[in-house]
Parts: sequence; structure tokens; C-alpha cells
Amino acid sequence: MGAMKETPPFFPLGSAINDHGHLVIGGCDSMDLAETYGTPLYVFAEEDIRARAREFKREFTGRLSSSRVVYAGKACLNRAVAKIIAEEGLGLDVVSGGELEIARSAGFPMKNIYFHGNNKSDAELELALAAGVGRIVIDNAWELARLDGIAGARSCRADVMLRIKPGIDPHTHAKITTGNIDSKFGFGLEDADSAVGRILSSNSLKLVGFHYHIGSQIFEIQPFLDAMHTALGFIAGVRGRWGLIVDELDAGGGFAVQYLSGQAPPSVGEYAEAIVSFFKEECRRLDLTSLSLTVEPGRATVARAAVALYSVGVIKDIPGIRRYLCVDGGMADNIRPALYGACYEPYLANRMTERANQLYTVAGRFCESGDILAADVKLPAADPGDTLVMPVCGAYCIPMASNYNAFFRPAVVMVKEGQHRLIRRRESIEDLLRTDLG
Ligand SMILES: Cc1ncc(COP(=O)(O)O)c(C=O)c1O
Ligand SMILES: N[C@@H](CCCC[NH3+])C(=O)O
Repeated sequence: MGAMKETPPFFPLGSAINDHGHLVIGGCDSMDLAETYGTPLYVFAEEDIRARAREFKREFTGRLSSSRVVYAGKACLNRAVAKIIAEEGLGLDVVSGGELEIARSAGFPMKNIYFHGNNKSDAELELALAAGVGRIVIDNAWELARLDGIAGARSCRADVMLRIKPGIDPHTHAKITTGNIDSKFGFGLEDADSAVGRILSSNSLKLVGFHYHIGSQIFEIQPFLDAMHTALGFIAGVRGRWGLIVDELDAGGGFAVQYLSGQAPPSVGEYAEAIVSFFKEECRRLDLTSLSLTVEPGRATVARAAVALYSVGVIKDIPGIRRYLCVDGGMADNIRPALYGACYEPYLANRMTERANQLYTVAGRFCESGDILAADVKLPAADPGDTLVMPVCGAYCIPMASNYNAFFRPAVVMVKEGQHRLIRRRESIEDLLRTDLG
């Protein structure tokens, strides 16, 4: 076999193009994977997840040894991913009892779990306490009162953090902005201050820190610093008002990734350099030098690690207006274009070296006009039976997937060094009928 050609940088690490013009991921020919497992198929490269996890750890702990990297599992959580994250020594942010149980069944150390959520049920709070999660991140006063009661009844003492709203606009999509004052997530600063008093009077809760998360896919560094400035000022205020010095600031996630040619988000190292230097400087200024820093990258840990493979079916030309290329997946496995107007750059996985000179709108097979995966994109002249590949599909695709129109959620495989294994089987009609009681 001749030398492999390179793929664009937003394909999983180690991807290449072989002599047949096929995309190769983790040493596996994507055409063989599509044939073996069928399409739609999500293909994760283990090497990429590990490399990103290590990069985050190196860039943050290398600059501040007490910092922690906690992977936000909402981006993509299954037992295979949870095991990799545990092996790489990252913590895990879970947002439901379901995510907690997936992590637990993968043997994830419970003490490294941060339990988030803006409307946790009593059962979830019970579960978090019983499982012994490391941190419960309290979102609101009602939850605080309930957790206090539940922990009191169990005679345990839980390490908790309070989620605050720094009131910062991170200049990202409105639907993924979370630190603004009218966000449903977290306490306003005044309410957070009252909550501190409430926790200090509790025998069942120990306040170990504060948390904020300002949004996702944030290209600018300044909003991260502005939020940190507000949060550290608040933490210094808490020390003044309550005499309490907390251990930890959890600054959330939100680091942007490259989805398209021409996009250039900061590297993990650039984010880390700016954030850690600012953190150290501010902690010195405010005399908070014992404070540790936590970050919670979700998307940036796994987005690049996976591609979605689809089979091309109908190609529908509306002369002079639009040519649809319809694939066998769509909004039910990737809601992001429909929900956020997210843009992707598809390729033909079986014809990676051919010139992309034809304009298409890639449509899914779901019964919605808005089921468009990518509008007005260039591909080689395509035929039914070709395989379309969407890069950067490792985050917020499979976890947000549905059974709309009673289609089956796709299969997911993990590839590594020429080996492949199914980590989630394709659903079947039995799966759909199992919960339908007639
Ligand atoms: C509390 C919290 N932490 C971390 C994340 C991860 O965000 P991202 O995937 O943008 O890194 C989220 C999701 O937006 C979140 O809500
Ligand atoms: N689901 C969003 C990210 C938001 C994460 C949760 N707060 C996306 O796909 O961009």
C-alpha cells in the first residue's frame, strides 16, 4: 500500500486516506466498517479521546498542579467512554441518575464524580449520597433545603458546591448560553450568599466550593476571564462576610472546537495559559492562594473523536434551485443543525480524494423540512450508495438522539490500531416495542 494521505485536522487523530480514496479511522477502512455494521454508524477513535484527555490534564495541571479536569459526560457517555476517562484520570460531571448509573456500572470512581442538574429529584439526591459522589453541585435554594433534609435523615455529611451565575455573555448561540442572569441554571450572587449562610448552619452539608458554567462552544477567551473575575470577587466576599475560605472553584467547560475548515478556536494550551495565569494572578491579588481550579470540558474532549457515516439514497434535483442528497440518518441522530443552526462539513468517505465541485443540501430521512444536516455544501458528484461522512460528531449527537418516526438509534463502534468493536448496538424493533405496552 502507498503512503496514506492526510485528512483535514478536524477528523479523529490518526485518520488518513488510503489508496482506494477511502477514509481510514483508527487504522480501519471506513467502508469496511460501514459494510460490517451498517449505516448510520458513529465511529469513535479511542486514540483521539485519550489524546484530548491527556492534553487537558497536561495543559491545566502542568500550569497549576492542584487543578482538576472533569469530563462533562453529557457530551457523550457510555461505558466504553467512561472507562477511558477513568483510565486517563479525569473526573466526571454527571447530570442525572442515569449518567451516574452508567458511570457506576463502568466502575468509575464515585469520589471523582460531580453531580450537576437544575432540577434533581429526591431519588437522584438519595442516589448521589448513597453512591458517595465527590461533589453535589447545588443549583437552587429549593434543592439546598431538600438535600439538607435528605442528607440529615441519612446522618451523612455531603461535600457540596453552589452553582452561581456570573452574568457574562460568552458570545455563543443563545441556546447554549448558561451564565446569564436570566438563565435557568444556578443562583444569582445575592441568593448564593444567602445559601452560604444556610449551608453554614447545616450539620449535613459542607460547602467546598463554587461553580459556574457560562456556555458552550465559546471561541473568545475574555468571557472565561470575566466570569472568573466575578466568581473570585464573590469568593473573596464570602470569606469577608462569612469567614469561610472554600477549597475549589469549578469554572465549567465551554471550550470551542473546530467544525469547519477556516475555523480556528484557541488550542487547549491557549485556553489553559490564559485561564490559569488569570486565576493565579487574581488569587494572589485577593489572597485566595489555597483555592484549587477545576475545568469541565465536554465537547472539546470528545467532539473530534467521532465521525458519522451515512449511506446516500435519493438525490433529488430541483433544477436551478437546490439539489438534495438524502442520507439514511438525520435530525434524530444529530439534532444540532436543526436546534442550533450548527454547521458541518461533510465528505464522501469512499471518494475522499475526488474534487468537491458539486453543490448539495444534505437532508436526513425524517419527516421534517428542517431535517437538514448541511445546507449548500460541496461534494464530488455523488451517487446513491456512496457513503457520506460527517466529521466532529463525537459530542452532543448520540446523547441527544431520539427515535423520531420510529427509526432506530444508530450503532456506535470504537476503533483503535486497526481493531474495531461495537460499543452500542443498533436498536431494533424489539427495542422500540419493549416499552410500548399496547
Ligand atoms: C455544568 C456544565 N459543565 C460542563 C459542560 C460542558 O460544556 P462543553 O461541552 O461546552 O465543554 C456543560 C454543558 O454545557 C455544563 O452544563
Ligand atoms: N448540546 C449543546 C451543548 C450544550 C451542553 C449542555 N449545557 C450543543 O450541542 O452544542
